[in-house]
Amino acid sequence: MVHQKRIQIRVPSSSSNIGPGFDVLGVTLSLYLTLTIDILPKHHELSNYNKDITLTYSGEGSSHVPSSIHQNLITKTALYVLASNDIHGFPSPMIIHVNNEIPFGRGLGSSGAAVVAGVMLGNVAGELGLTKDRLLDYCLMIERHPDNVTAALMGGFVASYLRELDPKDIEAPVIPHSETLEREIPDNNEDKAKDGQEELIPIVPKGIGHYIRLNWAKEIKAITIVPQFEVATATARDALPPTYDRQDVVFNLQRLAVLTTALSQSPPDADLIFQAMQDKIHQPYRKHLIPGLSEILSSVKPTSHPGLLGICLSGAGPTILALATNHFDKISDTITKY
Ligand SMILES: Nc1ncnc2c1ncn2[C@@H]1O[C@H](COP(=O)(O)OP(=O)(O)O)[C@@H](O)[C@H]1O
Ligand SMILES: N[C@@H](CCOP(=O)(O)O)C(=O)O
Repeated sequence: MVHQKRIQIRVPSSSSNIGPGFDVLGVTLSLYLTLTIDILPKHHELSNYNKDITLTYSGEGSSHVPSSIHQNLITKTALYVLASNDIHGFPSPMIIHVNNEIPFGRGLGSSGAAVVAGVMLGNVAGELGLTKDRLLDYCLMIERHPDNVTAALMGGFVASYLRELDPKDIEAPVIPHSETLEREIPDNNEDKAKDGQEELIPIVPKGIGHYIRLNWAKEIKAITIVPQFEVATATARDALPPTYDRQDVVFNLQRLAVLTTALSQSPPDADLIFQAMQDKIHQPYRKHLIPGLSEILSSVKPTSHPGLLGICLSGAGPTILALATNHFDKISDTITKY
């Protein structure tokens, strides 16, 4: 009898920022990235597979996602976690099947979910036994804004920050930053190490990420209106200014503090939430990337759309997130028409 170990990893999509909470707030949504991993016994006859590591895809992105384990964001993240723990490759033979429901480049945390799935894959493949907090450290070495990875890893509605790091810990070229996707993790790091010319993998600092789970009132549902075009998060981050006026920062801080509690209260107060979801830190600078965004944000309101609580860009866009208690179809129909 052939023994094999099958492991499943399921990671949710997320909507980050939620108005004023740029790089702070994230909430999980019900689209999932699922990995099914079969670690086969060494003697198993690989008649159907021509490589020791097989990576297959179905769902979103399957036609164009990189199939090389050194280029694919999930597997190169896992290889980074393994290499950081002195394990230079996956146990083989191994089959990794990815089923992805999260559309790419829409502001629904596809890359955050891929990073979380990759870190979890590295953890199980290397039998590392890392705690969730330690998994978060690895995620944050790769995706430096904590909002979507923390929500995807911890689940629910989450506020997070990361502690300031020494540049030497975060600038090593071997770290597979999710927003510079072209880099590969060298697979021969061990040989290079013997020759004394390796890219050294810095020890991942402990306790990078800090988070708190927030309450979310049961009446509040999330509607996402997902355009058919992509906006890469890297492009949307490049559109942001390097510095801000104090009044804009204060505008967001005031609303963020109110919003985290306003979203926990039953029944939700539409007027309070709508005002508290206004933002001056990221949406104004991303409007040119998302046709119709300005009009949607200025004209779809609780007064014109009963049931609506608030509206904002989901993550870096272009998806629009509307929070509402009822009349979901009417609200989404209006936004779709812009
Ligand atoms: N399931 C996945 N498998 C491999 N790569 C992925 C996956 N999901 C996302 N990515 C990578 O992340 C990119 C999208 O990341 P990003 O621009 O941050 O958008 P998003 O808002 O969807 O996170 C994709 O183009 C792809 O390169
Ligand atoms: N805070 C980040 C969130 C990016 O989320 P994504 O879902 O678009 O990857 C940002 O706004 O840049």
